Amino acid sequence: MSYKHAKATCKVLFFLLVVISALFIINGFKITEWHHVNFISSKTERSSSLDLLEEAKLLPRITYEQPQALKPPRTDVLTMTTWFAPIVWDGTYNIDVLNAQFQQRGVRIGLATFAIKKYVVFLQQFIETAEKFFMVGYNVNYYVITDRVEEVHQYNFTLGKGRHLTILKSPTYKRWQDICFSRMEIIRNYTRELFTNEVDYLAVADIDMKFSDDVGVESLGDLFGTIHPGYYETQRQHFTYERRPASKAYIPKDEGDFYYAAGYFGGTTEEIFKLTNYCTNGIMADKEKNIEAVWHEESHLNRYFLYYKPTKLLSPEYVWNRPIEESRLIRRYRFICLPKNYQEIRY
Ligand SMILES: CC(=O)N[C@H]1[C@@H](OP(=O)(O)OP(=O)(O)OC[C@H]2O[C@@H](n3ccc(=O)[nH]c3=O)[C@H](O)[C@@H]2O)O[C@H](CO)[C@H](O)[C@@H]1O
Ligand SMILES: [Mn+2]
Repeated sequence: MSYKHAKATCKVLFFLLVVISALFIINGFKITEWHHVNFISSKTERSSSLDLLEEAKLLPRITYEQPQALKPPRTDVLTMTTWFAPIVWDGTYNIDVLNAQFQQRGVRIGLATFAIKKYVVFLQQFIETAEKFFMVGYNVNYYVITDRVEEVHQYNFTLGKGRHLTILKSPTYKRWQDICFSRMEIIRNYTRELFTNEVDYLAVADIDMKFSDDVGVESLGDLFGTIHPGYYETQRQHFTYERRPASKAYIPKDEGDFYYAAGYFGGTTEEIFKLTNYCTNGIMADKEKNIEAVWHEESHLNRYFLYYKPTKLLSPEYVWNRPIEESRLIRRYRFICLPKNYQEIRY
């Protein structure tokens, strides 16, 4: 082989080597990349199909009307506050969708009420109607706080599956006003000692009421309050807030969103602790100065909700105390105040 020949062959061989190496590098990367992708996709495919199977067992398929971005379901009432808390009215939510969400979480719900002195007479109807309408299908703990423990033990309640009733002792009080005020402190203490361990959400309700339509998980939220049935059309300066600056419940005339009813409010146990602790401190500070807020613990509750806004509001469907024919906006009467003879029952 001539020198010239050998040089040419070397050049060709070198060229081939470069091409083969280049191909190898490119391909090599491709192969590793492909392996990589394939590995991930087969793993996620496997786990996601397992998840889907698991989910399918838990979640029955539900079909429902598609929400329309340009068609609000209700235009006759306010359904959202300026701080983006929904206001619950009939027709604004789909209970099947909500139930599917809440049932997955296995929530436990507490309902606390006070039956002090003569108010024990309301207990039977309160529990019986709650069994029909309050959080049906969920784990519910009723907490009856009473000074008449023995008497309440005599009652015989038939409770549904997953529903329990606990009787808790309270002191007795001379004045009915002191009963209203002390509800905040008692709820605070039991929240810390008991409710936090037993339930996720706690609702606090008046007992001189009856449930007459569904109160379900649509009403639950981190912190919820009810718009008082007497004031949903009222200008803020006419709300019956506490107006004396010396009181811890004071709200000036140019402030306030809504007037909230103390007859039904609630939230997570953490939020309820904060709320009741704030109100208790306000009530105690007022007591030192010999001041009683005009609507007792309700005034302090309103002050709290002004500065620590609720994350969900309930329409007056959730506390109704007026003649039923009075409002065309109210389509459902879920929790109704019973008529009572104040003179007779409070003493
Ligand atoms: C529907 C609603 O928002 N009601 C509020 C309203 O009046 P109400 O006239 O509805 O107050 P009320 O007499 O029902 O008292 C509030 C609750 O305290 C308990 N209790 C009261 C007295 C008594 O002797 N024994 C007893 O157990 C009982 O659970 C009762 O439901 O204003 C009260 C304060 O003035 C409370 O803020 C109530 O929550
Ligand atoms: Mn009441």
